[in-house]
Amino acid sequence: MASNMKYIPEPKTAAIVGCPFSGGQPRAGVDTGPIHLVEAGLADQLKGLGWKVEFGGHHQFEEIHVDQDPPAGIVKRPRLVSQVTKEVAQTVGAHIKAGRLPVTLGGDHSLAVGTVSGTLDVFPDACLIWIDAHADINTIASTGSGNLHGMPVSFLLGLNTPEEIRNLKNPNISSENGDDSAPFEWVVPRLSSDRLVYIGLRDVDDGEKKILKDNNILAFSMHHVDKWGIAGVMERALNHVCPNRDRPIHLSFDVDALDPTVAPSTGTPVRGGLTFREGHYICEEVYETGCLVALDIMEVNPSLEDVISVNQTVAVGCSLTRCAMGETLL
Ligand SMILES: NC(=[NH2+])NCCC[C@H](N)C(=O)O
Ligand SMILES: [Mn+2]
Ligand SMILES: [Mn+2]
Repeated sequence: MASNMKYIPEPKTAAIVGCPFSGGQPRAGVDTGPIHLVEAGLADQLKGLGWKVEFGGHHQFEEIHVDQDPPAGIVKRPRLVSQVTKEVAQTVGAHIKAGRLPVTLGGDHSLAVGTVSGTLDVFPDACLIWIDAHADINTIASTGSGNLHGMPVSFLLGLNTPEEIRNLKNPNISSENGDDSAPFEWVVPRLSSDRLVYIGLRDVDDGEKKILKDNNILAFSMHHVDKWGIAGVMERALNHVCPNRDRPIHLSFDVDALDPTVAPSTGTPVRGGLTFREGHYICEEVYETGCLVALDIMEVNPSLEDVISVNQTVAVGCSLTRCAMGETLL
């Protein structure tokens, strides 16, 4: 076993990157997701699987007052989300370089601009497996909500023009230290569309459907999970992005991919999602490749629904993480 765990650090070492951040969407509470996941004992659970776990407390992101961060057209909080994700990219990249597997706990899914950028800084050939009810690939031009948690993939792929990005900067607001850059100008769009695969989609905007088609991006909706089963979907997904099982894998898991009966406490639930076992199977299969280099668990919102639902959602966030990091049933 150990020998085919190509990218798993030896000794197995992980770093929990707690990101209490909600600026990529409108609902309060998702910023407390990481706090609940850690309080549920995630670090000890991973230690129980033989991992050394580093956790130095949750990220403290510097606030930008809303007055200093007005919408750019329809796009909301561009400065804040850019600044936070830039910081996260540096943190995630540094952990990977130091031989640790970063487990980033969200927070909303805009954070993935940072986590995936951090991974690609170190492993430019990495592939991205995105588990979600949503494609989160809206561009500056296509977004209907202006919420950046629905847009991270467009920045990673470079689907926004330099001019569109430039226009995210508010000319009336001078950035600190003479920094003239526009929000997200720091992102190097290193992801290529053939190294990205989606699983679990069922709420994709019309503009996003066109983007997926135009860029030839492989996506498995819940229809495909029904048709081929989760094992058939995972095999096809891995064969596409990691055909020889030798490319680094970044797994970004939005808990709203799961059915709302399985993970109720999340900001944009959509019925008809993955079952408990389907979600965990995905994580187990990724671990088995030995190629996992970074993991995101996103969109746990402990302020939504009742206590039982919150505990259930937090517990699922922990068990998905464990399965992605080697827990098996036998
Ligand atoms: N990470 C998420 N939960 N994203 C939901 C995105 C919903 C919608 N497509 C939007 O762009 O606003
Ligand atoms: Mn989602
Ligand atoms: Mn998402």
